[in-house]
Amino acid sequence: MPRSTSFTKPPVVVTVTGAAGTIGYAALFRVAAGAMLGHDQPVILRLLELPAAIGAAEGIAMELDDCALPQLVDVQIYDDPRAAFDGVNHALLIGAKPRTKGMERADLLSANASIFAAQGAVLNDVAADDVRVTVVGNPANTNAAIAARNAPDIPPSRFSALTRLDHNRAIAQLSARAGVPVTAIDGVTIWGNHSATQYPDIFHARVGDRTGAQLAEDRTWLVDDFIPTVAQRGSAIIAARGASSAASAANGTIDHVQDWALGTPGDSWTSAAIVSPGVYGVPEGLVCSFPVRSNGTDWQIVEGLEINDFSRARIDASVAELQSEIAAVDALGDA
Ligand SMILES: NC(=O)c1ccc[n+]([C@@H]2O[C@H](COP(=O)([O-])OP(=O)(O)OC[C@H]3O[C@@H](n4cnc5c(N)ncnc54)[C@H](O)[C@@H]3O)[C@@H](O)[C@H]2O)c1
Ligand SMILES: O=C(O)C[C@H](O)C(=O)O
Repeated sequence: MPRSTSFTKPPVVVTVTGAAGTIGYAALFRVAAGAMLGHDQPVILRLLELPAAIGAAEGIAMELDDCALPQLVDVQIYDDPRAAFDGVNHALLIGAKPRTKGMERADLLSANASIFAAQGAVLNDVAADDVRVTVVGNPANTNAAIAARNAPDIPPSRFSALTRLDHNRAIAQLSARAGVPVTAIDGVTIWGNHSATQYPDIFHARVGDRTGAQLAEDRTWLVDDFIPTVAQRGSAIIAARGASSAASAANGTIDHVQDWALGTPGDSWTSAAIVSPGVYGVPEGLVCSFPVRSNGTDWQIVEGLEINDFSRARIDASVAELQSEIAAVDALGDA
């Protein structure tokens, strides 16, 4: 139900697809409470779901009401993407099938590609001029590429896919390894695909009073422990909880949009999958994870990082996988 409160800033429209799913449920309350766009930013939440999940979405809307959140202007529920995306400023594309044990994320391509093709086309028609799209549904990079290519009137730079969860996982692992707080770590990069081929690069990192390059001198730890732990964390979570990550994925989504919309602090950078302009040897048009900063409007790739042979081989392998996913989409024909 719309609130009668008067608000100091114009509200921002945030549409969450798959709103009644596990990530949606973990994200909505924090978005509504101001964790994503700021505690002074009024928000209209649009919940897009499949018809079968509209009842669940209505229950979530009741719970959102019951939080009496000061900046939540309204909660609106849709099963029609055209209505849900009309005038949207931030589209969080979460709704898609998750993988289960034994699957790779790319196995979801045929199930999920058509969702992102259709939603990209609708966003193209009805979204706000300043729309920013964050794709979470897997395989996230390629789904973002599909959405972008079905939205020819929206600049490709407005599409991104979530690798912030991987970035946060890398920081947590480094913190445990080096015995320093997460706040003492920066300069980490996730390169490539949100998949087992992703490359968490610590060669430019600061880890407390050490450098990532110093930690990387222990190649056994780097190759056999750190990189596979980060890259295969999603599988480890599925094996442990019987379902894919949800609260940490919601948290990564909120961190990603917060940095995009409010800017990355100081000189620090984060990781996001964005449409490649053809830098760092990544072919133009692929949605690839890079080191990025935001000025509050656009992502900018951190330029000039030296890429050593160890990193080059791993980035190239992940880029090759992204190319094969796009080839698979082309073969599907409907995306
Ligand atoms: N990029 C990442 O870091 C990351 C992390 C975790 C999960 N994921 C992915 O996010 C996706 C969602 O995961 P989940 O655990 O919330 O799944 P879930 O099955 O719990 O929820 C998905 C929801 O999406 C809805 N949905 C499906 N198709 C839709 C459509 N066309 N329009 C609107 N809603 C639709 C379903 O009804 C369901 O409620 C999965 O693809 C999962 O693999 C990505
Ligand atoms: O691994 C998955 O399938 C879910 C998600 O992408 C994750 O990284 O946890």
